[in-house]
Amino acid sequence: MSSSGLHGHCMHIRHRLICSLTSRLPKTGETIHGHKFFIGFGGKGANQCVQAARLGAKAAMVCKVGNDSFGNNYIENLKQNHISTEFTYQTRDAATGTASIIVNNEGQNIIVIVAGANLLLNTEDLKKAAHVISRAKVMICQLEISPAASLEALTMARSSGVKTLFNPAPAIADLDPRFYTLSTVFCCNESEAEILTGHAVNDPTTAGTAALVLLERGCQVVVITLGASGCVTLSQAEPVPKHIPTEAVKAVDTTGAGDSFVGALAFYLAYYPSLSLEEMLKRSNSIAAVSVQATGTQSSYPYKKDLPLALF
Ligand SMILES: Nc1ncnc2c1ncn2[C@@H]1O[C@H](COP(=O)(O)OP(=O)(O)OP(=O)(O)O)[C@@H](O)[C@H]1O
Ligand SMILES: [K+]
Repeated sequence: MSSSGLHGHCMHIRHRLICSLTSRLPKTGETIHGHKFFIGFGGKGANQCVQAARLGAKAAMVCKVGNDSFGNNYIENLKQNHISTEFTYQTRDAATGTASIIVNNEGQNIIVIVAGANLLLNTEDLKKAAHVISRAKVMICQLEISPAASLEALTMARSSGVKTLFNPAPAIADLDPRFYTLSTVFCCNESEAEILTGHAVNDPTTAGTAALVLLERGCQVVVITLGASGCVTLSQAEPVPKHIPTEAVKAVDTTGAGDSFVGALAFYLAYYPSLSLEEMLKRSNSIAAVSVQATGTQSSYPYKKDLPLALF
């Protein structure tokens, strides 16, 4: 894991992040003054979609937000990134998913996540989006909506021959076994791999061991990201773990690196399907390495025009 405190947790939130910085955390019943307040965009699905779109992918976001100002801004942000919001539903039955966070000067935090509208994405919504899912080159799924909805979307995609990129985050220990068999590519970070396999993962060797356990559960390809050490991969075709290192960069804020990586990998799977898996992962490493050199999540994601031509 490459980040801690506020940043580590910001990645596990849904759609909007509401953050106050204070010198210390308040006690029960206490009111204190903070010195900074900001509202950010998330969660993982949107971040990954934004990264893929900035590389040039034609992308659509299938999700549900509230019929509130957070939901409206969320949709506006997707539009600004040239992402289709035709299937970004708004509901009156719940608020847009949020994470309210208080962080003190030591980086300690208190976080309340309200999944809200995320959990209302249902079968009917997916049916309406069926034609865009079945015509996609790649569909990415995470665990920020109900597992049943994710499984249904993955099943729809696979039955239409669409490649699936599944990011089991935030991780749950007793993941439904169908998530493995429905994943063309199963991509997680060290802590997620640890939760899913029960094996400690902290370097390429231990990642290789965990990746093999995940592969045996039925995915075609497993990728475990290792922060500054790049990633490890193996596949049914080549079941021997391969370490794909990345270039050393001066990291200023690793928040959102995992989502940048997943978004980039989806882009290569969709638009450069004839590249070797190793080459796709090398390039995804390079793009995520750009993201760690700037602060924030989506604000740190590079655009195609700012990247070396060799990546395209
Ligand atoms: N310090 C770093 N230097 C270069 N590349 C990095 C660094 N940290 C992360 N990366 C790139 O980002 C990818 C994903 O990082 P990581 O494994 O930390 O994901 P993560 O834990 O999901 O990240 P986060 O939760 O911070 O978004 C790595 O595989 C690597 O390509
Ligand atoms: K960043």
